[in-house]
Order: sequence, then structure tokens, then C-alpha cells
Amino acid sequence: VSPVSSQPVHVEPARKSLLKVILLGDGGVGKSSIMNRYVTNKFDAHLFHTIGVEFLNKTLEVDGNQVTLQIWDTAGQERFRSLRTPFYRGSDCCLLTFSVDDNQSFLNLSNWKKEFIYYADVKEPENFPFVVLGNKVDVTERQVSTEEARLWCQENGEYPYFETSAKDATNVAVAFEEAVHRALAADDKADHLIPTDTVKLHRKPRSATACCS
Ligand SMILES: Nc1nc2c(ncn2[C@@H]2O[C@H](COP(=O)(O)OP(=O)(O)OP(=O)(O)O)[C@@H](O)[C@H]2O)c(=O)[nH]1
Repeated sequence: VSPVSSQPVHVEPARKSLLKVILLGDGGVGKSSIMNRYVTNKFDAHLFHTIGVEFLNKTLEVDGNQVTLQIWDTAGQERFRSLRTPFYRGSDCCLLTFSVDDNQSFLNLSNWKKEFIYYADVKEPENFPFVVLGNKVDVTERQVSTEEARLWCQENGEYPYFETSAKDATNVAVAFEEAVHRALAADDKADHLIPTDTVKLHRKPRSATACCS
């Protein structure tokens, strides 16, 4: 008779293999361009405004596992608000985006964060993984300094900050990689908060002597 463990069984939760990452920010800051740069490695200098939402998938390998990143690009213009907000739920990470040559888009970051938390119905906003992107760093006429942006990120939740250019590809891949790591880390943390009154399957059974004595 094989020994039977009297220990509780704990099934390690599987890591997520599909991550939804959403891009939010004012119209024209470059959300579609960032997504296109990352997924297709192309840049179009004459993109039309997004109406509603669009998404593209990209598969990448993280710690030896395949992860599909589903990137949702939303319409930043106010008139499309009701078309974009129904798509916020279920996001694993939110990329708050502004353009370094547009101060108003930077000032609006707080509104984007609020809109996301409300419509995505985020239960613990302080633990949600946001990443901030200051796009168009290739432009010489800046209105937002790196220091100002870093300070906002620090004061609003220690968010990682990346200065990107969809035009010349600066920091685009690295920003998405950070988003993936943050999303997976938040997911692992949430799993560990689930109470486990279950059995540890990976535990070695006790020796026959210990078991049957
Ligand atoms: N110089 C420069 N221009 C950029 C960059 N990213 C985007 N653009 C340009 O900025 C304009 C707006 O870009 P989009 O990607 O359509 O902006 P969006 O945030 O998706 O806009 P909405 O769809 O209205 O929300 C386009 O003309 C782009 O070519 C960048 O990194 N550098």
C-alpha cells in the first residue's frame, strides 16, 4: 500500500497566459502608434483617430512560458467616451499615456486613471499595475520635463515611467515588457491572497514508517 499523506494539498495556481493590456490617454498622444510599433514594428505619420477600441495580439516568452499579450488601443477623444469605457473591465495592466509635447495630456493623466478605475471596477486601486508612458520624445519642443513626469508617477503610486517614441521605437518594447511583468506580479500576489484550505499536491508523501506508525 502506498503511503498516504495527511498533509493538506495546495495546488499551485497556473500563471496567466493571456494578458489584457489597455492604452489610455488623450486623443493624439500616440496610443495607436505605440501599439503598431510594438506589434508590427511600423509607424504611420498620418494615422486617423481611433473610434471606439481596437486590439492586436502579440505572443512573447516570459520565464520559459508563452504569454499572449492582448493590447487594447482606445479612442482618446472625449466624444468617444461611451464607446471605449465598456472595454476596460478585465484589464491586467493599464498604460497611462501622454505626449511630452502636450502639457494638457500630462495634466489629464489623473482623469484617465480615475476613469479607468471606475469603469474597470478596480477593487484595490492602490495595487493595480499602472505604467506611465511619456510619448513623442523624438520631438524637440517639450512641454513636460522628465522630472515632472517622474514626480507624478512617484506621488500617484510609484508607477514605472518610460519616455517613448513610436516614431523611432525608443523604449516601446521595454515598456510593454514592464507591463507584462507588473501584470504577472499582480496576478501572483492576488493568487497568494486566496485562502488555501486545500492539499499540497507537490509535497512528498511522508515515509511509510511515519505514515503508518
Ligand atoms: N513625432 C512623433 N509623432 C508621433 C509619435 N507617436 C504618434 N505620433 C503621431 O501623432 C499623431 C497621433 O497618433 P495616434 O497614434 O493616432 O494617437 P492616438 O493617441 O492613438 O489618438 P486617438 O486615436 O485620437 O486617441 C499621428 O500623426 C502620429 O503619427 C511619436 O512618437 N513621435
